[in-house]
Amino acid sequence: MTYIHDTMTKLQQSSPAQTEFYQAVEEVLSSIAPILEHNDRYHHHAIIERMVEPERQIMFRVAWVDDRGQVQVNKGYRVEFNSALGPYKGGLRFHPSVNASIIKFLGFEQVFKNALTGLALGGAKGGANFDPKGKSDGEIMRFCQAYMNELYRHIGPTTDVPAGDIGVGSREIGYLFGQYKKLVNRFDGVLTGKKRDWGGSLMRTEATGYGCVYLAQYMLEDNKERLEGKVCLVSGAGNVALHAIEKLQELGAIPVTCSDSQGTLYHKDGIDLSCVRTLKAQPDASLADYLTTHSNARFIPRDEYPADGNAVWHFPADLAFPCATQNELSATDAKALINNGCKAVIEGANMPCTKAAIEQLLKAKVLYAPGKAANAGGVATSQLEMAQNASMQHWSFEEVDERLKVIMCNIYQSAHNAAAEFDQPGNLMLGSNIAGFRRVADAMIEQGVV
Ligand SMILES: NC(=O)C1=CN([C@@H]2O[C@H](COP(=O)(O)OP(=O)(O)OC[C@H]3O[C@@H](n4cnc5c(N)ncnc54)[C@H](O)[C@@H]3O)[C@@H](O)[C@H]2O)C=CC1
Ligand SMILES: O=C(O)CCC(=O)C(=O)O
Repeated sequence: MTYIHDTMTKLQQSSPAQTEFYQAVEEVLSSIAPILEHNDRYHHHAIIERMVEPERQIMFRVAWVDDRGQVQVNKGYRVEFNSALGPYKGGLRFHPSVNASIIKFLGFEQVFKNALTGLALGGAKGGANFDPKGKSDGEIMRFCQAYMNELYRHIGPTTDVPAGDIGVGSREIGYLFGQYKKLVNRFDGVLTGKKRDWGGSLMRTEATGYGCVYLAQYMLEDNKERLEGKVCLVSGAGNVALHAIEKLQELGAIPVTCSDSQGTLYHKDGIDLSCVRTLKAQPDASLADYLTTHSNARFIPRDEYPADGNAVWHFPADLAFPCATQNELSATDAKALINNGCKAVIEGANMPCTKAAIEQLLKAKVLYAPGKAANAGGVATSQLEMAQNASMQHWSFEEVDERLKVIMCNIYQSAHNAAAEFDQPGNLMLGSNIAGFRRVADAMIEQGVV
């Protein structure tokens, strides 16, 4: 274990104050300890030292003009982490909290997630500390164009293929794509999450939330449980959360919560998804407005959350789906879930559980599916979009959905089998990290010191 300590110490010196990044690295290093012990060639080839250092990090100024004519400046990022398995691939996040640590943790996670899909994808992540909230459509467009004015020179259909993440949906992908096309004068499959008529794949929008529920289904079946009738807590009210709720309802489960940065909505009878969608589509509406049409629901504002906790995890339920953001489920929340009889936590978001929360869940034998496995349906469907772009084809919704189910099943099996191989049956965190790591590490060795 000294190599974990040594690696973390070196990382803290070379990349100071990147707490989320350290958290992601430490989790992977702890999980892969069993293979490092028996495999000297990973040490010989300095695989860990190379893996924790991105191949390339791009940081740039994004200057744009707001509706009042005022020039605004944001910080843009693209971290191209690892290309051992294929072109860099991963989303862009536009959120005021974005910084180098967050983009690096997301990029690092993406490397192993993409490897776990079994597809030919490297790992990257990008974004900006831009807050889309309250911005007009014109401001969003000008920001996206300014961001692409720098990014375009680093990306390409076989080099680096960005997509969406928090704050970046199909509208933003449209503005980014339009500017890319203008700058390079080519219609390339350079971004995924595009609209269907100009190169998008059916199902990409739904894929992360649906994929997460498919993985939950495989995990429950493997443990002699069923999704049908299960009461589910879901956090978030964005792309991943709402599509997870949609699929859960379709498969007979009962999602009873959703949340956003203002607070948590709890409806014991089951969330009325079309009402939530209508509210989220109105810039001035709040999830609290749900109560005007559903008087037996409850809204817990953020300032009434438990200390060190998130109200969304404090209701009785069988399953929990954190689908909002990193570190949104603490040890306090994990204890509440355990005390309320929760049987499984399936991560739709990236790194939503803190390290202490995961320890609590594993100790209490709660089934735990890490984001690397559970939310990989999004990036996997992005690869299906790339395949359609490259072959100039359009597949039907059903065809993409069938492929997604197969990919999610394979991801579950790879993580499950690796966990069993290393005598930790059912530990999908360990299994996902080991299965992802092995593919990347072996490819790096085969490709020499680069
Ligand atoms: N969109 C995709 O295909 C994929 C997304 N993810 C992850 O899923 C999570 C959600 O992403 P999307 O749904 O795409 O984004 P989104 O922008 O559509 O929605 C984000 C949701 O999280 C909530 N949120 C953000 N910060 C919050 C905070 N501090 N407290 C409470 N709620 C907060 C927002 O209110 C919103 O409801 C992120 O962790 C993202 O990295 C992972 C894989 C793929
Ligand atoms: O679709 C993609 O390329 C990226 C999805 C993503 O950002 C993620 O998996 O976290």
